[in-house]
Amino acid sequence: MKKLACEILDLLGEGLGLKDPRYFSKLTTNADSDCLLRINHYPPSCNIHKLDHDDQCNIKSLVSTKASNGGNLMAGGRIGFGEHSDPQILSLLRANDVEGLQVFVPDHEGKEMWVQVPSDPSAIFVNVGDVLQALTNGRLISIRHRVIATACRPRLSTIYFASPPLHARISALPETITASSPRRYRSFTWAEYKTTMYSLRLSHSRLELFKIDDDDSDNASEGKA
Ligand SMILES: O=C(O)CCC(=O)C(=O)O
Ligand SMILES: [Fe+2]
Repeated sequence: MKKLACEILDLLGEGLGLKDPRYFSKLTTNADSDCLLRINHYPPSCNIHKLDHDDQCNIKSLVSTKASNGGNLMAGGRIGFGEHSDPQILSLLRANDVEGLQVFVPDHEGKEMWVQVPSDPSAIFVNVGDVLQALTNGRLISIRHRVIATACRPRLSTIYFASPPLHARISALPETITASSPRRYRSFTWAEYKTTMYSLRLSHSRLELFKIDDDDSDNASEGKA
């Protein structure tokens, strides 16, 4: 998983035209890096299957399209993992053949909706983390996702989180800052970000707290922040 994360990060670094295309992967291979492997188990949630066919269809369409009420929509399924963005650099997820993962994306009309990620035990789901969003000045976006358990079988997932060392300073790379896209976030250490994160609810858009006000962005783009 680590090797794959590095390969993906190096390709992203190359694609973004970084002077050092290995900048991201070096953060994760540093001896002090804070990488993490998480295993999630979601017990079966069969309530939906006790309903008749029409109700099941109604509920399934509700779960996959309705993004309101702060992500607490139960609709026969159980919130297995609340709405959040991953805080690290990159996440690589593998799961069994039980669905449940949903991502929050704009649809073709610009409205946002929850989209079900099809289950595929042979696939790896790659997610950009908040730190990569900050390092790329928002060029890469860390999307919100959640798990709603509606299946009669347990869902199992394993996620490798490629992370920087605690002391690493996270600051947008100069190649990602332009006159039309000035520095968006003040710099922070990964330790500082983790402390902030643990003081907030899982669903909090924590990176917003590090956003530079429009008034400050002129100074920031000149490196004074
Ligand atoms: O188990 C899943 O499918 C997603 C879990 C997740 O988003 C996480 O552990 O950060
Ligand atoms: Fe996640």
